[in-house]
Amino acid sequence: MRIGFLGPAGTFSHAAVHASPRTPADAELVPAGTVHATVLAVQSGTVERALVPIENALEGAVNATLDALAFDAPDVRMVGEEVLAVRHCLVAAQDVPLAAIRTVLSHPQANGQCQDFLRRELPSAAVLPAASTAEAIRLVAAGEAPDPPAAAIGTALAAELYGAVVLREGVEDDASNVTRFVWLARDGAVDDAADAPGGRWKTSVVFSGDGDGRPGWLVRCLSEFAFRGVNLTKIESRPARHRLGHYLFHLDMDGSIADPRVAEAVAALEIHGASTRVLGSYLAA
Ligand SMILES: O=C(O)C(=O)C[C@]1(C(=O)O)C=C[C@@H](O)C=C1
Repeated sequence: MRIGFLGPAGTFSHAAVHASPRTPADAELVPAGTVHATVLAVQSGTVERALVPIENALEGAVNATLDALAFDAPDVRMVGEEVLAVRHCLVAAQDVPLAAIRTVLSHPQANGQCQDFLRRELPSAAVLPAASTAEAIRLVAAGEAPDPPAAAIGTALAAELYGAVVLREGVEDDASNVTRFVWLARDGAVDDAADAPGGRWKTSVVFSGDGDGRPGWLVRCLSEFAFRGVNLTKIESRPARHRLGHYLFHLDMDGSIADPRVAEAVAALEIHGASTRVLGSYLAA
């Protein structure tokens, strides 16, 4: 099985693939340059599965994943979930005092998860975005980061892989930091976990609509879940991308779409004129 992830080697996504019990021992791991490219590799069939970040406890939604799924990957479904503890390291090409560092490079999600540390310890460093944490570490280790001396934020494994030095460990703003990832597959792919007995299931859907001209359209949509006792675990709105003030709503809920209460609540969104897509039902991490 070919499994896509945000590369290069040493990202948190890579660590999550390795940590997942769903990764077969003989899997071929295929790095992609961006989260968008990772999702599209599933859509195009270049890989059979991918594991992508979708939400972080400190920094919130990974918009690249939500938008790629909603706009560019109509045949991709969520088939599983993982939660990974995310411990960030500040690394550099060699041992330098923090006061000398002029630039910090990392994935924007990682920079956001360490913003208190960056404000406190590196107040005058420029914080720049990189395609991933491991790519930031690779660039810093290779002396290719702008305005040196530069540091990067990422995994201890990436520091080791690219020959960088760990200056500080645990620079995330809260030690309980975790990121939630979702397993993706093309619609209709045989899901090995689908027949798993028991376990807690979740369902993710995305819906949008123009409202019905009365106040409270979104409340009426969401009440379909409340009335049926379906517990929503997350709601996220993203721009619908055609007009200001129009949104897509991403919902996560407890229960499988095979549960009639979930299926009926999702189907009832149509009564309110919403167009809805079920992104998948999967065993919760
Ligand atoms: O850059 C990485 O290491 C990734 O795997 C991406 C990512 C993310 O986009 O959320 C994954 C986990 C952490 O939250 C930080 C970065």
